[in-house]
Amino acid sequence: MAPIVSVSNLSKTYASGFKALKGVSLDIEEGEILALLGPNGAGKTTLISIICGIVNPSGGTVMVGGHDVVRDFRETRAMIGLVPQELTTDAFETVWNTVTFSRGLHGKKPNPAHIEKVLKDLSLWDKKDNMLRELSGGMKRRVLIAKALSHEPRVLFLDEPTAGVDVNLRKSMWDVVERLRASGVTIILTTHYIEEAEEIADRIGVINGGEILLVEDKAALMSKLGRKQLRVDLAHPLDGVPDVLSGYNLTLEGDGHCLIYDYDTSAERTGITTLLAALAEAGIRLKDISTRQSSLEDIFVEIVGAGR
Ligand SMILES: Nc1ncnc2c1ncn2[C@@H]1O[C@H](COP(=O)(O)OP(=O)(O)OP(=O)(O)O)[C@@H](O)[C@H]1O
Repeated sequence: MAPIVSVSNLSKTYASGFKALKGVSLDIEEGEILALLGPNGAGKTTLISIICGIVNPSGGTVMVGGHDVVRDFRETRAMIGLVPQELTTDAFETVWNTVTFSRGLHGKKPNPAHIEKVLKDLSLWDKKDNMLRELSGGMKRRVLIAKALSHEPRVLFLDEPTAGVDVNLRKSMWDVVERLRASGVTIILTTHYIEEAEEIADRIGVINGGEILLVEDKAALMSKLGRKQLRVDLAHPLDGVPDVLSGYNLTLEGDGHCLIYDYDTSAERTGITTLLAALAEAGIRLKDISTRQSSLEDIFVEIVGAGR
C-alpha cells in the first residue's frame, strides 16, 4: 500500500539562512502512530508545518494521499488535522461554534452529528455552550483536538499534545489517541516525553539538527538497542574485579558492594548462568541479584549523543 504521507529529500532554509531541515525523507503508513522525538530546535515543528502546508519547503517534496502539498494545497489540507501547541482562537467564542467554524474553514458542509460525536468523544459535550475562556487548560487542549477533527481528517498531527498537562490528563489524551487510531486515523505526534512515545507509538522517528537519525518499529528498536544489566549485590565487598572474572564485562560499584554485568538482550547466550557459576567458584557470596532493561530514554540519549 502506498504511504499516506511521503516526504522526500525535504529541506528548509529560513530567511535568516538557518537550515532547519537537511534532506529529510520519511514515509508514514496509513493507520500507524508515529512519534517524532527530538530535542528543542531539532526541526519537528518545521517538518510538520511543511507537511500541513503552513511553511514552504526550500527543496524536496511532500505527498499526502497521493497529492503534492504545495501544488494541491486544498486537497492535502482537507485530509489533515493539526493540533498546534497553543490555542489561538477567540476566548469569547463557545466550544460548539469554534469547532463548527473550524469544519467550515476546511470547506466541509455542516455536520452537527459529527461535531456532537467529536465533542462527546473528547468529554467536552457538557461544555459545548461555554466560552473558551471558561475552560480549564486541559479542556482547552481538548478543544484544539476537536477543532483538528472537525473536518474528519485522515491524518492527524499532534505537536506536543501533552506538554505541561498533568498525569491524568496525559493518560486521557493517550486514550483519545488510541481510539482515533482504532477508527483508522493516522497519527503523528511530536513529543519530549519519551515515555509517551514508548507507551503509544508503533514507530519512533528520532530527529536532531534537521536530520532524521532513524525511523524504526518501536519493538524492534527496543530489542535491537536495548541492553540489560544484571546487578549482583555482594555479601562482602571486593577491592576490584577478580582476575578469574576478567573475561566478563563487569564493573564494580557501590564501594565494592555491587557487580554490574552488561549483556545484550538479542544475543543467543546472555552468559548469566556461567557468570553466576564463576562467582560461586571464586567463593564470592551474593546477597541479591536484579536486572534492569534500558528504556527508550537511554536509547534516545545514546542516538542523539552519537549524532552530535
Ligand atoms: N521562522 C523562523 N525563522 C528562522 N529560524 C527558524 C524559524 N522557525 C524555526 N526556526 C529555527 O529552526 C530550528 C528548528 O525549529 P523547530 O521549531 O522546527 O524545532 P522543534 O524540533 O519543533 O523544537 P521544539 O521541540 O523546541 O518545539 C530552530 O533552530 C529554530 O530556531
